Amino acid sequence: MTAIAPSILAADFSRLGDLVREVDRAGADRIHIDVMDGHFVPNLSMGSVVVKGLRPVTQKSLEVHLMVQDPGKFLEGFLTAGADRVIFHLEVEPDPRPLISRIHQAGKKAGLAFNPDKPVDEIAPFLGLVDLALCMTVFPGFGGQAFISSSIDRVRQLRELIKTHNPTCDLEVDGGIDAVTAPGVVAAGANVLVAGTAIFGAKDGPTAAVKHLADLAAHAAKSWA
Ligand SMILES: O=C(CO)[C@H](O)[C@H](O)COP(=O)(O)O
Repeated sequence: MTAIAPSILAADFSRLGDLVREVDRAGADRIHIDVMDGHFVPNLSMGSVVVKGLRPVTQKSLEVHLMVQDPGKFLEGFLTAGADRVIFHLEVEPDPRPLISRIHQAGKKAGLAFNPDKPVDEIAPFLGLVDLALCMTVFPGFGGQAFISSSIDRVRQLRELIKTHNPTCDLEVDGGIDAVTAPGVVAAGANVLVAGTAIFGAKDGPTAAVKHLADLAAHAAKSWA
């Protein structure tokens, strides 16, 4: 089954709790929380207070995507606030093993992300250690960007690596995922879809958008399962 992970970066923050309850009820598997530091990416977003505020709002897992230069510095704060899964970038931690251990020692799940210009096979040595590999399908920093079409081949390549090194590892994609791009990435092997604009900016509202993405993904998954 493909998991849908609404990215709250695109949500109306004046109604954040209600919107998270809505996507939870609509069937979202997890809530994706984008943390930006203005260094690793040219933008600022939110910190652990948002995780703390959302923790009582949903039982679904809270997934923190650290787009920051020094993830180790902020890790404890997010874990204490209630994060269930913490994802950080291979670009800033070329040896990610110590951070992965710290996350696992806290009883939480660890994810490793990489940008569209990083050779996919560089993640291979660490796939056996993580619960999730995040293939960025835009350069991180801003929501609402166009999906980079060459990502399809990268997802396919990552799926092959995951089959070899750790078949239970999630393959997540993030950036420009919508009703048009979702079927292609799922057919290529993605099983977790992060979507911000396509869900919180949807004309028909987040509930319809979550259900539509889930239906499209379920259909596309049949082509590779
Ligand atoms: O990581 C991100 C930006 O760096 C966002 O999660 C991602 O871009 C999702 O937003 P959208 O679905 O609007 O593209």
